[in-house]
Amino acid sequence: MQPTISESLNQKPLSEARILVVDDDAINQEMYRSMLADKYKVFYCENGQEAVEFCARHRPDLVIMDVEMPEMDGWTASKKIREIPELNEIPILFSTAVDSTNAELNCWESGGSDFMQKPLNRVTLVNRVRTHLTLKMHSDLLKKLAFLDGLTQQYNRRYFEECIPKEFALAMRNKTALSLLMIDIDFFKAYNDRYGHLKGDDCLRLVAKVIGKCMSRPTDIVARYGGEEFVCVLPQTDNKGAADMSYTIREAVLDLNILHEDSEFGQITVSIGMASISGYESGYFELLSKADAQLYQAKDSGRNCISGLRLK
Ligand SMILES: Nc1nc2c(ncn2[C@@H]2O[C@H](COP(=O)(O)OP(=O)(O)OP(=O)(O)O)[C@@H](O)[C@H]2O)c(=O)[nH]1
Repeated sequence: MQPTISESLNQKPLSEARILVVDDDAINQEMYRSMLADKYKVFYCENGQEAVEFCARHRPDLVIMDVEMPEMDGWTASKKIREIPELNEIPILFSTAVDSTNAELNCWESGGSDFMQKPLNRVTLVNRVRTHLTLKMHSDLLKKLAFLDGLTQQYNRRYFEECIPKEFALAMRNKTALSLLMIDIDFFKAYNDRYGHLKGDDCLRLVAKVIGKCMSRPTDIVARYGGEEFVCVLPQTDNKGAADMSYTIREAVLDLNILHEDSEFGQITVSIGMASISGYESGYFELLSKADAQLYQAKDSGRNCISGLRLK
């Protein structure tokens, strides 16, 4: 059977959607659990500050937000989430017992996507959640289609260029780690020359797919940067984490066992250059050029290897 568009783009099914419930009341949390946990992956935070941090780190598909909470209320949290461009498209569904026109207005003005009055009606909650998640999944899919590389079905360079400045700004603002991997297939010209461009295209597809499979976090991104070169954006990943990812990718490509008789390794391999934010970069382009320089280093060191691990 032919895979659907969603399947071929590795779009996750609705049951894999991740919902963040922000509510300090244990009874309310239990109520959400009973209504939603059998259908989706549900996570909980008890105040606005925790919610902003959770969103920056895990990018849920929907936030259900209470208003009155200790430390930071839901309106403030919603505004903070909306200030971060990467989190702009997460729907925020307010759910509050505060019953006034002003309170309702605040929910909309702070960036809420929808509003529900407590006590909640089970049927309404379940249907509203499903509607918002379906819309979110569709918009993710459309975005993926617009930013997709036709050959490999991974993101294209335009997508990378859209996302890297935002990820860099987010990492600088939150003082979190960020790493880039530049991955290049070794002796690929010789592969095309010996086996032909169609086989070359097949090889690119297989390598792209296996790199995509190695990306374990929802925030990780792989894009085709050009010809036989890929770039991975790894938010909240330090240099050591980037090295782990690089070794996993290198091994996974070796495990493909694609015969390449004109390579000294006898099979398709990749070289990887890594760069991680050190705090001194003035812009994402510095990180990119460091990763690129490390890729050259890996090529110079004999290929089928990784360069860019910092010693401390
Ligand atoms: N089949 C196929 N080949 C491509 C595609 N895009 C780029 N290439 C080829 O990839 C090859 C890249 O060659 P080079 O840049 O010399 O790199 P290389 O042969 O891998 O050498 P090293 O990177 O130094 O190991 C060129 O022959 C391109 O034509 C594509 O979409 N399909």
